[in-house]
Amino acid sequence: MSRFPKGISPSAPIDEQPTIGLIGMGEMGKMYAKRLSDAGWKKINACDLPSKLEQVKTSMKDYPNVKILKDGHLVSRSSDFIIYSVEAEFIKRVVAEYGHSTKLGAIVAGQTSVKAPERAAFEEYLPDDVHIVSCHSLHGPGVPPAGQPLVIIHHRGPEWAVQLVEDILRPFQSRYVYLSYDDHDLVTANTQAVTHAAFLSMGTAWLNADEYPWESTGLYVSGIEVVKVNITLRIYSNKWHVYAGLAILNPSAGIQIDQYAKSTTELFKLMLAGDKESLRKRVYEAKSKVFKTNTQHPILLSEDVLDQFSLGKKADVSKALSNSHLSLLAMVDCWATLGIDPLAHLELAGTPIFRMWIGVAEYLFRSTSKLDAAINAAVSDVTHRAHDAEFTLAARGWSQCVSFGSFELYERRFKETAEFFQSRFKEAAEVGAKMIQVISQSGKK
Ligand SMILES: NC(=O)C1=CN([C@@H]2O[C@H](COP(=O)(O)OP(=O)(O)OC[C@H]3O[C@@H](n4cnc5c(N)ncnc54)[C@H](OP(=O)(O)O)[C@@H]3O)[C@@H](O)[C@H]2O)C=CC1
Ligand SMILES: O=C(O)C(=O)Cc1ccc(O)cc1
Repeated sequence: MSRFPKGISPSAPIDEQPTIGLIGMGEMGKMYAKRLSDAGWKKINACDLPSKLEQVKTSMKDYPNVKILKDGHLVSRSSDFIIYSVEAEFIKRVVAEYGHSTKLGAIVAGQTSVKAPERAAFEEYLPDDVHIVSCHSLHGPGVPPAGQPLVIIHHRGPEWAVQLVEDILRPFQSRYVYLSYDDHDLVTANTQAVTHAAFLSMGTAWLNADEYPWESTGLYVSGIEVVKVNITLRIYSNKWHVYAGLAILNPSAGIQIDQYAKSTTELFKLMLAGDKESLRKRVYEAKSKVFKTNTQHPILLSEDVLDQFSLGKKADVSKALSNSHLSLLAMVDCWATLGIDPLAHLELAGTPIFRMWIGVAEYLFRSTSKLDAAINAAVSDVTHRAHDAEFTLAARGWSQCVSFGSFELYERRFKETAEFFQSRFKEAAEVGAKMIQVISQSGKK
């Protein structure tokens, strides 16, 4: 039996409220602390590493409902619902350290983006008398959670524990998605792995070309290109370990990132050979598998939506460079080769970035004239060839890096590219936030 009534809300008297514990006060931990506190939950205990005690206290000084404690033992022993928001790479070590201090009968969750290591850590180190109901907000810390998917994983314990977690997180107004630990990793690999590989590769390609192509041409840059630029910058302005964790520690992700590199290389070879017929056949076969009919799903993005995010003057549209859109052709080819139906996951567990990217892919693939223009550009227009070569090399490089399983190598590659874009992050964050807002609404009934 729960000590807390079903449907409890922040308006309950303070001594009847559950105590919420947050271990890890980085981007996500802080976001949760601030939003739960703003919602009116009065008893929130939080910690980061003991060495950061004063720093975290200072950063949370305007949130009196949030008590910053020295370490995870103090948070665990005093909280009814505890969320670990630490690096996936470290979850085992952190739960091994604090898990045995968990209050008897408490509920434990993790925010990690890949759940296999979290599940193993919880099963190994949490006492049998605590419940496991995990969660995962499927969006970055800067995105308002209302309407976004929030995965709830009922792994161990009674039904009331799930109810209490739902009640505590209800002020976020997120959309609950109920998955098992295993299904979570499958679904998030399908939505995030290749998406991130595409943008990481674009960034690396631009770094190696030593160019910000959307600035250097001075020509009209279409909405598709602006989406590419802004999401790339958005990803590189986030923490590297978020992407490393979900790519390296989720086995399904590795398979997909590998196929993405293969698809890119194979399509690029057809481009080099000028083999338009084979390229067209392959692209259209992929289209027929991934975007099966015209009516099955609504078009997510329209010309009007994308035009809001174009750079340069619309009157100059004829001066826009044609583009093979190799990153998009390869993504759809990759999904088709692996038999993944990304649209099936979109409404269930699509992150804002995935929604934008698949929206752009759909925008290109559902229009025969646009798709044919991309195929023509791929074989006949060499303007973009150098970029496509860099992109192909970058996709292979990221796939190799993930297959080596080295966090150190991933961090170096990521940070080197992030550094190149540092001066553009602020502007991209502003445009990106607007894009997410507009595109989140687009195509929803
Ligand atoms: N950022 C995002 O877009 C999203 C992230 N996630 C997931 O949420 C988790 C947290 O990510 P995010 O907040 O972005 O990352 P951050 O790096 O910003 O935060 C993680 C925090 O945990 C701290 N930490 C590490 N070890 C301990 C410990 N023993 N005790 C207390 N604190 C500790 C880290 O300290 P230090 O830096 O010193 O190691 C850091 O401050 C990750 O698993 C990530 O995959 C989920 C959804 C979205
Ligand atoms: O939307 C995306 O794919 C992001 O890049 C933000 C993100 C990163 C990690 C998560 O676990 C959830 C969302």
